Amino acid sequence: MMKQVIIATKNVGKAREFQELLEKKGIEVKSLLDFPNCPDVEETGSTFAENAVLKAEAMAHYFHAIVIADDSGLSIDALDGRPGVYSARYAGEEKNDQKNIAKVLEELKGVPFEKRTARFHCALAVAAPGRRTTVVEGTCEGYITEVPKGENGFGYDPIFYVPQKGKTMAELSKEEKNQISHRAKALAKLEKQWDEIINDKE
Ligand SMILES: O=P(O)(O)OP(=O)(O)OP(=O)(O)OC[C@H]1O[C@@H](n2cnc3c(O)ncnc32)[C@H](O)[C@@H]1O
Ligand SMILES: [Mg+2]
Repeated sequence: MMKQVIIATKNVGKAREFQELLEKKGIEVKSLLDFPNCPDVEETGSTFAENAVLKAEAMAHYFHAIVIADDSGLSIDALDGRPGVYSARYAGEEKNDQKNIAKVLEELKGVPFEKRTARFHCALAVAAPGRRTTVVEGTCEGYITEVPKGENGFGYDPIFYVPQKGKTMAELSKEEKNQISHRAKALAKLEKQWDEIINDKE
C-alpha cells in the first residue's frame, strides 16, 4: 500500500516539489489543492516557524491527521530581510510572482551585485492532534540578479542566483533544485520522524 502524507499548502509550486522529493521514498503527497473546501489559515506570525506551526496545527485539527506545513520566503540583506514572511504577498494580496519580482528588483536598483546577498528560508512544522508540534528549518544562500532568468521553479526562483551552480534557481532542473533547496534541506531534517509521520493512520 502506498503511504500518504498531507502537506498543508495551497501553493502549486511547493506541492509539486514535495511530490518530487517524497515520491522517490514511495510516499504519495496530498496537498490542500486536493481539498478545495478546506479553510484558509491566517499567517499572523512574525517568523517562518510561527506561521508553519499555525498552518500545521489548524490543518491537523481540520483533518484529524498528522500534517506537514511549509512556511517559506526570501530574505534580502540590502532590504533588511524583506520580503521575509511577506514573500507571497509582497506586491499585494493577489500573490503574483511577476509583480513580487518586479517590486524586489525596483527596490534593489543601483545595489551592486556583491551587496545583493539573500537567502531562501523554509520552516516545516509537523502537527497532529495529541502530538507535540515539531519544527525544522532549512536555508539556501544566493544573490539577487538584475533581471529574471529561467523558466523552472516558482516564486522568486528566476531572480535567485545560486553561486555553486552558476545559474538562477529557475534555470536549474527540478532534480538540481531538490539537491540544494531550503525545502529539501528542511525536509531532510524530518527524516528521523518519517515512520511516525506516514504511519499515522486511524
Ligand atoms: O501558505 P501556503 O498555502 O503554503 O502557500 P504560500 O504561497 O502562501 O506560501 P508562504 O506563505 O510560505 O509564502 C512563500 C512565498 O515565498 C516564496 N518562495 C518560497 N519558497 C520558494 C522557492 O523554493 N522558490 C521561489 N520562491 C519561493 C514564494 O513567493 C512563496 O509564495
Ligand atoms: Mg501562505
